[in-house]
Amino acid sequence: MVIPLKPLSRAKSRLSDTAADGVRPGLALAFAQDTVAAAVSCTAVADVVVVTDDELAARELAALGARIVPDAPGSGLNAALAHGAAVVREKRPRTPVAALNADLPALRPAELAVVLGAAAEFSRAFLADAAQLGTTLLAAGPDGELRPEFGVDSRSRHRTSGARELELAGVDSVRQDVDTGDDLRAALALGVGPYTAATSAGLLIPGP
Ligand SMILES: Nc1nc2c(ncn2[C@@H]2O[C@H](COP(=O)(O)OP(=O)(O)OP(=O)(O)O)[C@@H](O)[C@H]2O)c(=O)[nH]1
Ligand SMILES: C=C(OP(=O)(O)O)C(=O)O
Repeated sequence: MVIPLKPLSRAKSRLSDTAADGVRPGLALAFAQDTVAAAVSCTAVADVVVVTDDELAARELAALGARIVPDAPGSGLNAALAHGAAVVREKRPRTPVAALNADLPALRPAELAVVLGAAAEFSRAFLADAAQLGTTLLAAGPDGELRPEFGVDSRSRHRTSGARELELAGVDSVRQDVDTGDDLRAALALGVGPYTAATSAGLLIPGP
């Protein structure tokens, strides 16, 4: 499992309606901690690699069992994911590999296992996010390459690139990434992990 994380100081700019500048880095870290803790606990995941140059995040996520890989020389999310996948396959050349967003604070290990089990039927497969526009998980089988195309409207790009979209019900915790205040409210309603619960306590989340 490859999880990308950019420097916390630059993270979660779309949460500015909910969390002040001084709060967002801690929230982004908490989301990542809950995401990594759930991925490490998932029986279908052998190895969690976090690609990041952020020293605090590296320390905290390594303490949860993740292996830390410095960011790729090239810039951007997809370069980071491809780099992380290459590092994973240096040790296990034909292992299935998956990319997972670092902002899934409600992630359940059992639901992640269901998604990975479904993805194993295809050489390359992905799960759309709750908004049905983006992607939260992209997986490649033993003979497949990730070829990540994360970013705006990535659901359609991953589909166009030939990856199979996983049509799964009952895996909301793997779909609910947190970019905005509405996303955070939805994740809290699902039930978030302890790091996000502690860090988001007392936040006034705008909206209904
Ligand atoms: N390692 C690494 N991770 C990245 C990079 N760019 C984005 N990410 C991560 O990829 C995921 C999606 O990134 P973004 O949506 O661009 O950033 P974000 O912090 O989630 O939110 P915004 O600032 O609101 O866009 C997050 O987990 C980011 O931390 C990068 O260049 N390197
Ligand atoms: C990068 C993605 O997620 P987000 O920007 O919403 O975090 C994506 O959906 O491809």
